Amino acid sequence: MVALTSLSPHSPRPSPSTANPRRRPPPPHVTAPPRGHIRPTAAVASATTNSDGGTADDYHSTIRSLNSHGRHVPRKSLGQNYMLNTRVNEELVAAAGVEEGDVVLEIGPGTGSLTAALLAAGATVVAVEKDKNMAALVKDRFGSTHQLKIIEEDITKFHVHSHFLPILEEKSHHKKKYAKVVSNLPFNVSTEVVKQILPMGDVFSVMVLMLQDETALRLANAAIQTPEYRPINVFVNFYSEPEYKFKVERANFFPQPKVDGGVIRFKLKKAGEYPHVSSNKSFFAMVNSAFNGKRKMLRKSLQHICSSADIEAALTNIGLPATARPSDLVMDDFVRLHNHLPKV
Ligand SMILES: C[S@@+](CC[C@H](N)C(=O)[O-])C[C@H]1O[C@@H](n2cnc3c(N)ncnc32)[C@H](O)[C@@H]1O
Repeated sequence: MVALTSLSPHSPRPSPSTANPRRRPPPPHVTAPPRGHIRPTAAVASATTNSDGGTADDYHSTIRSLNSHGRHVPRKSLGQNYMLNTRVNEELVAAAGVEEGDVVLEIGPGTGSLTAALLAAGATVVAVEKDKNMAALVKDRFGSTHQLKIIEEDITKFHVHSHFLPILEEKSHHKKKYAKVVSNLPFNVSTEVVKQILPMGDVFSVMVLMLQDETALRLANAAIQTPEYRPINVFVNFYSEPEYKFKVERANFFPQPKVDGGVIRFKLKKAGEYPHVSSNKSFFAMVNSAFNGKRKMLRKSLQHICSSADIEAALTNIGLPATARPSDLVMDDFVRLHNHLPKV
């Protein structure tokens, strides 16, 4: 784990010639990030550069843009904690390996700070934003550029195949190309988004998310035989290779949340790389049933699928004790168990 102390938002005090005495100073935990990191493309240059020639995603510019067109008080219910540190956004873009010509799905562009970094890297961005005020704000910020499409929609209701695929196909000139997902995600939809996107290895190659640090660590690193180990870990490892990237201190967000952020990268598997099971549906039904009685032995919790004797035999066949519990099994063990049970 790399603590992003180097990405904490520390910057030199403004020189007297550039300091504006009427500006409210940032609170002690939120100082502006070092300037001059983003090299925007022409299309976004005016939108990402403030009047001092610095990058436009610090405390002041975030407040200014939230105040523009009437005050948009950050909504807790939508997880509206905006990123103040351009360098963190650049690290997210780098973690996804975004380069010129990529097509990126961004979930929740908010004030457009991560959007700016993605556009600066040369990506075409499809940004899905639920809050109509923020969708309008980000449209205003970037104006009309072919590099950006903003869709006002709830990501959990967003139909990737009908709304996103046509754009991907057009941008990749109808050749097979995989898109990427990069998002500072509203924390309350993180599990749903992971479940929605990871099985889409035919569309996306990589997904980089800023989550609650604890969630990012749990999804990437939960070890068997710990309370953190859940069915979602089996799901994540079935469809992807997860990697915890770095921690982002809470002081980098406005308003400051009660927890730190953590960045996770999922390399999505293609369908041919999924572990072989007769049916994904029955496999995950078995995993979920197994964890319903987390402390129960599998020979008891899976009895609705087949007899205890069959379960014991299958466990023994795959080299596990007949008394195994769900938290003893890594993803591959569940696959082998599923393939050895007679009636699955
Ligand atoms: C944590 S903020 C991140 C904003 C911006 N990307 C940034 O880094 O500052 C989350 C954003 O997601 C939006 N959002 C919340 N729930 C959403 C949903 N279900 N679908 C799409 N966007 C959503 C919020 O309105 C907000 O703009």
